[in-house]
Amino acid sequence: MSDTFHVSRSYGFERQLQVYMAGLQGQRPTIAVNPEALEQQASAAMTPEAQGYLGGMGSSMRANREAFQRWQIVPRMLRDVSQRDLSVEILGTRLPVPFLLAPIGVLSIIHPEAELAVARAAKALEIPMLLSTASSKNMEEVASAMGETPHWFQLYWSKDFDLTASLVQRAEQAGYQAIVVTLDTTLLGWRDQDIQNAYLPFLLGQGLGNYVSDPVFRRALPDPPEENPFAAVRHFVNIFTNPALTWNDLAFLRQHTKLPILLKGILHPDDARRALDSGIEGIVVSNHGGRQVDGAQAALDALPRVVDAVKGQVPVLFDSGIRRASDIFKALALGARAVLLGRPYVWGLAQGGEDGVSEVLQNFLADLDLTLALSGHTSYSALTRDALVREP
Ligand SMILES: Cc1cc2nc3c(=O)[nH]c(=O)nc-3n(C[C@H](O)[C@H](O)[C@H](O)COP(=O)(O)O)c2cc1C
Ligand SMILES: CCCCC(=O)C(=O)O
Repeated sequence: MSDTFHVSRSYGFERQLQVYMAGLQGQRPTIAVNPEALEQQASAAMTPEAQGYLGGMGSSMRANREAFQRWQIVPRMLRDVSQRDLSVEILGTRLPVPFLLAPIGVLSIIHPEAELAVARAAKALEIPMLLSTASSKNMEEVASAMGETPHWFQLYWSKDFDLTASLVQRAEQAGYQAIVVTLDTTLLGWRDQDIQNAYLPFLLGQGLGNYVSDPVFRRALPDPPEENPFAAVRHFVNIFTNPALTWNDLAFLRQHTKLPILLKGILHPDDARRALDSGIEGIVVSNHGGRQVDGAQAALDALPRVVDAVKGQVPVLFDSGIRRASDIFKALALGARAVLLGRPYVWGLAQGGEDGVSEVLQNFLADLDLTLALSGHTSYSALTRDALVREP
């Protein structure tokens, strides 16, 4: 697939040329290139409530970023980097780039086209997407917008097991290629900003796209959600998470889908070993972007121990704190097979819908290509820890 892939082997250079040539006509990128500037610009385009919801626990988010600063890339010279490959192999398929878009729910609070705008931008660039259960648009619409580009489904395991089964079966039927169960959000964390703003988007009916379109969910309601949205919201709040889950429940999921199952939100190596014992196909090391446990370990600090525990038996993915290409490089060099890109694409969505997401993603691709080449490597799948040094 990498031979025909849209991102050519000189993508970084082409993108630079495109931008500099437009500059000769007096045009400059309207969406900020630098991640801190991008976040600031996006915040100004959001309601204070949406801005608060996109935030997290200051300490855990800071820890995620600081962990990246402790690792540095040591570039290597004179190694013919003219042919470069951004693709990675995972679960028997090749992803054209070493990242997927992270599952981020309720995007209608950011932009009316929500996950559909994201999917269209992703598909045009052949960037895989991992759709949230709590998406505002329903999974069938998003799957058809993604077409042949890889798309996976993130599962919030409901208290209603029939609903859980229905969600995964719909995902399988709609063509999603993997199920990623999020383990770290069986309750919502104590989120200062949302509490202060007294704001939970679900109570306003946002982020229920996959629920109101589900036959099992609808059957449990006294009236159809179109007639009585309040009853739908109330039922959702009662059933959408399940703090009673244990490792034994994973067998239920296996009975209801043929798709590979990955577990998202693992930080402890013993949990990684437990996951292997339960026969799952992959792990996502993540602290949910510092949104769940204040003071949680930085996800990047957890990554090497989990990779060592897993010993290559299943792919380990990573998210939490990725802001630019060098962060992806570091996570892959530390043993992640691929990563999930989170908030940065939402900052693009806030400013320009599909075009805004596309701008951010094109900048990522260019930066990824140039970072690989200039560090003296030709393939993201071949990076190892000796591409890095750790700050003493
Ligand atoms: C607004 C928002 C909503 C999110 N919703 C979900 C979700 O529905 N399901 C899920 O598994 N993770 C969700 N996440 C977590 C992301 O998948 C990912 O783990 C996190 O954004 C990574 O951190 P980063 O954005 O700082 O890189 C959400 C994150 C944000 C910021
Ligand atoms: C049930 C939680 C939905 C969104 C989410 O995961 C988050 O806000 O972090």
